[in-house]
Amino acid sequence: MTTGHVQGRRMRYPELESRYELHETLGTGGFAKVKAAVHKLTGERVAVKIMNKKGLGADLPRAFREIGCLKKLRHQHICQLYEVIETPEMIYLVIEFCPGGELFDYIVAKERLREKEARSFFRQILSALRYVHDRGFIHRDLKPENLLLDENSNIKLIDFGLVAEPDDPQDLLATCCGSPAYAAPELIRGGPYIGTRADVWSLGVLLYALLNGFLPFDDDHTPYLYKLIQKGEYETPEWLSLESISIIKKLLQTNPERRIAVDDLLSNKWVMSGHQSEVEWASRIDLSELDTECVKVLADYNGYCYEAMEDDLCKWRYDETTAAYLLLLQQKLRGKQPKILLPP
Ligand SMILES: O=C(Nc1ccc2c(c1)CCNCC2)c1ccc(Br)cc1
Repeated sequence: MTTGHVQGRRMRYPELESRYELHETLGTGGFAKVKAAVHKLTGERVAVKIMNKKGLGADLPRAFREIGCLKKLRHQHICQLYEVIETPEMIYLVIEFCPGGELFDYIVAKERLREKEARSFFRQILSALRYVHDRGFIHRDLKPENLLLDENSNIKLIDFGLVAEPDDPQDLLATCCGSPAYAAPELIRGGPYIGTRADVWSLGVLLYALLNGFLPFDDDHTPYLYKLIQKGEYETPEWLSLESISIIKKLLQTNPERRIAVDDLLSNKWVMSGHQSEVEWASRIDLSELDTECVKVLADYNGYCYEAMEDDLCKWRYDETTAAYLLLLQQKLRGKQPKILLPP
């Protein structure tokens, strides 16, 4: 158990603050608080999701589900997990920082997006979702609050706390969860539903929100909101193009059997408009090959021989060594010389 003080103040989260400098709170969710932080060893910015096990209560399995899922996902449009720190009382997830903030705030600031920009975001979200489904997961909580923007305004998907890991995504039978306004009618009805198709409905609500700046189905009285979703009727403002109306119709299809499938979305006419190729969903991040320069910097700092450092990193423990490696790699991918700031 490490105790100590930072700038004369007792550390609230000693196991975290020994290696990360905590900064502003970025968000507080139901059972977690997310703070901006700086990795002391590399100076790289991160986000830390701070969870108190007692506070999680019955939601504790959600936290472990999210960790298990994040460890299996490595994709250019999914927020990268760097490290998991667990103590008897707390769980800390150290995750990729997204300087652009939430897509939700971006839409609000712009009122609504032009078709071209909405399409660019939609293609990136589709890429992330198709990858998540390919890895055998269902997200189940797609909404602008769970889509962040990196320093190049690229999409990063977060919050896998509601993820489902069915054997076969096509036959997922699960209970309903997630945010009502984005929930598919079959999910609200309860009973069996196919997770991938419910995610497609949420994509439709998302695209509608991107193009209009408001939700297709919205009411403060949840039972009435559910009625609206079951009916599946929504406004089509005059600024929507015929092609936009057409794809929204395919996505917000109340009958999941008739709803467009993810694989048909990849080459859909609206999605392809102005683009030469289909949406590429394969991961562009190959972590199986370690970056020799970053391994060397880390080996030298730790006083390990190269091979011993490589062996340790290949275990992908998502401990402080994994975090140091991934953040050195991030420095390099951002065009900086990977280096460690602290004395060995
Ligand atoms: O970077 C994150 N969030 C974030 C939210 C808002 C803003 C930022 C980051 C950038 C800092 N200025 C305020 C805007 C972030 C990253 C991972 C996770 Br999980 C949760 C949140």
